Amino acid sequence: MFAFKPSNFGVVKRAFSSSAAANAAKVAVLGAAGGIGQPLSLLLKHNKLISHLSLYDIVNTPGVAADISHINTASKVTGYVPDNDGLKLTLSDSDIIVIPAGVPRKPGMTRDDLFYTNAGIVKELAEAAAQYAPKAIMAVISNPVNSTVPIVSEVYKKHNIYDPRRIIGITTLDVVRASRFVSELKGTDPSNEKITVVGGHSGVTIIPLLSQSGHSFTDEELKTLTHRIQFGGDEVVKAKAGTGSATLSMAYAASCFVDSLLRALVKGEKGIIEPSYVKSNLFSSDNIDYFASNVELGTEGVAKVHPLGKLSAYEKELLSAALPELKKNIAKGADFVVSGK
Ligand SMILES: NC(=O)C1=CN([C@@H]2O[C@H](COP(=O)(O)OP(=O)(O)OC[C@H]3O[C@@H](n4cnc5c(N)ncnc54)[C@H](O)[C@@H]3O)[C@@H](O)[C@H]2O)C=CC1
Ligand SMILES: O=C([O-])CC(=O)C(=O)O
Repeated sequence: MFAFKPSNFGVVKRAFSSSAAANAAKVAVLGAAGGIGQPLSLLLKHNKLISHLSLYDIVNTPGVAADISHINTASKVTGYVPDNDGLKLTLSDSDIIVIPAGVPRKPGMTRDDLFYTNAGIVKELAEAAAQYAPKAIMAVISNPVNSTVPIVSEVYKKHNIYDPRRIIGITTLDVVRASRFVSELKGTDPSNEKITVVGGHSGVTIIPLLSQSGHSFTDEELKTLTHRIQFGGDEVVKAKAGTGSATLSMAYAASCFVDSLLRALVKGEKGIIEPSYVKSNLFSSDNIDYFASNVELGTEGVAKVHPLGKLSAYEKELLSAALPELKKNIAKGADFVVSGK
């Protein structure tokens, strides 16, 4: 996932849930007219493993779709708003659904401050996905990811279509940032840096495993790098000064993630690993049901959740700080659907 390489080579056939050609997939983007949605859709138009790019937003989608559809790659592009069964048409026959719908942060806010606005949006979109594309793999970008992934899971449980392999929170931006920041410090090529980032996607729940990077760092470097990776999002929110949060780097990260998912799904490639936030048994003894770690992708979404490997004493401390916060975030998301709180 470290370098964006649009796939353009021979593909194997597989049975698809979609009516799309068997060697390419229908990908739906919900929130496609937004700051992330537009550049993400642009990057996905370049992906030859996509046969149909299906765009949805509450506003402006027909214009975004018309614009992107002029790009000379083979995929079909459609764009809908809520009128005239827009969401149903967007979702039907989708193989992958990506959700960047929702409000972004302003300076001074945490991702959890977005909860009550974005929880409702994600729940509504998950209800529609459960109805119109129950077999699609759902990839969630909307924050707070630590809570929105449990929201999708609880909605799917209510609809009796829950399959934990098919619900994934995209944490790729943390990995992209980690590899870039390490490469800046070490003077290396960031596309060769493989930094695993585990935990969740907010502040102290973001745990970079720098001890597994193959580099050595001073204590000072470790602290500074870890803090920058944990709070990289805040750096962008501050620089954008009230106009939003990371959009372009997130679109890049999500397009890398979707490309990996497509290679596993469409081409049946084995051994593709993306750190992502999924249902996980790694900390079930602490009553924590979701955790980001290295995840092997397969034809059904999550093929295997990898363990964390050996942690340094510093990383164990980071983990202790992350777990209680993560537990709170997960319960908040699940409760929102289960008890309507
Ligand atoms: N997972 C991650 O690493 C990251 C997540 N994010 C999150 O992504 C989300 C989107 O960020 P931006 O694109 O910057 O925001 P934005 O405000 O520019 O775009 C959001 C889009 O969602 C649309 N929308 C709102 N309600 C909708 C609904 N019910 N159905 C469909 N579309 C709807 C809006 O019309 C808008 O076009 C935010 O929650 C942000 O915090 C941002 C960066 C990184
Ligand atoms: O910081 C934010 O609110 C957006 C985000 O998740 C990120 O950039 O990692």
